[in-house]
Amino acid sequence: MLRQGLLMARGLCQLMSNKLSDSLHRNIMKHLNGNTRSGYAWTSLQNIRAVTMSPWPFTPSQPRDYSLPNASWSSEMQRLYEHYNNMCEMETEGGKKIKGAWRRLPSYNRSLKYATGGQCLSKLLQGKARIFTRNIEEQGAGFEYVVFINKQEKTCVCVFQAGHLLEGPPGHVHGGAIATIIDSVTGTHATYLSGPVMTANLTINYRSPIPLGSVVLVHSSLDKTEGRKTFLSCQVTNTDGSKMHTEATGLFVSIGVGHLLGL
Ligand SMILES: CCCCCCCCCCCCCC(=O)SCCNC(=O)CCNC(=O)[C@H](O)C(C)(C)COP(=O)(O)OP(=O)(O)OC[C@H]1O[C@@H](n2cnc3c(N)ncnc32)[C@H](O)[C@@H]1OP(=O)(O)O
Repeated sequence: MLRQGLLMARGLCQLMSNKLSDSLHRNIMKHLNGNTRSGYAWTSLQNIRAVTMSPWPFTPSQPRDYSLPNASWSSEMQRLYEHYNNMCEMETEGGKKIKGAWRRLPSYNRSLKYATGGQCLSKLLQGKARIFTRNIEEQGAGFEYVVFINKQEKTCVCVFQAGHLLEGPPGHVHGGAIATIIDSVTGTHATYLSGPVMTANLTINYRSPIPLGSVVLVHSSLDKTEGRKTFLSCQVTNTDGSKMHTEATGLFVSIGVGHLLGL
C-alpha cells in the first residue's frame, strides 16, 4: 500500500512543472513519518523530489540538496529536522505564505556552481573541486547536517550527525572534524549575514567528547560586525542542551571575488 501511495505521489509530482513546493514536500514527509525507519521510504521520497526538480525526469538539471533527510538519519536527527522545519516559512498549496522565523538553507556539493552568477566562476576556480563535507559517497559515513537560520534573531542552528569515518579518539569524533563542522556552520552563517567571507580566526575549546554516530546541535550567533569583520560565537551541545561539547568564536572577513582569484 505504501508502495502504491508513493507511486501515485510520484506520478502526481511528475505532472507538476519544475519543482516540488516545500509545503508539499513537508506533507509527503508527514505522510511517510510512520515509515521513517524504512530506508525504502526515504529513498523513494528522495527520488520523488529529484524527479520533480526538472520537467523532464531523466535529465535532472538541479543538484542534489544534501541537507534533506536520507536513510542514514537516526530518528533523533530526523526529529530535530522536523522540529526546525516546522518553524520555517511555508507556502500553502494555494500559494499563500505562512510566516515562520526559521529558514532551512539548502546545501550542495559545490555552492559556487549553483549560486546566482557563480557558474562561470566555478569553472575558473578548479572546476572539479567539491566541498569536502558534502563529498563522501556513502550516506551517513561522514558529515550529515542541515542548517537553519533564524532571520529575526540572526542566529543559526545546525543539526549534525557524525558518521563512522570521522573517528578521532576511539568511538569519538575527531577534533578536526568538529572544527570543520564549526567552520562550515559559522562560515555559512557569516556568509548569510555579510556576503562572501573567509575565516580569519577560529578559536575552539573542546569541553567534552562527542560520541561517534550521535546527533548534536551546533548553535551560531552574531556577536558584532565592524566594517568588513563579522564576529560569531558557536556552541556545540547535545540535543537537549544539557551537555556542552565545544565552544568557539570566529572572525570572518568580507572579501571580493578578486581575493579568490589571487588578484
Ligand atoms: C547562504 C549562504 C551559503 C554559503 C555556503 C557556503 C558554504 C561553505 C562554508 C564553508 C566555510 C569555510 C570557510 C573557510 O574555511 S575559509 C578558509 C580558511 N581561511 C583562509 O584561508 C583565509 C586566509 N586569510 C586571508 O585570505 C586573509 O588574511 C583575510 C581575507 C582573512 C583578510 O585579508 P584582507 O587582506 O582581505 O584583510 P586585512 O588583512 O586588511 O584585514 C581586514 C581586517 O581584519 C583583521 N584581521 C584579519 N585577519 C585577522 C586575524 N587572523 N585575526 C584578527 N583580525 C584579523 C585585520 O586586522 C583588519 O582589521 P581592521 O584593521 O580593518 O580593523
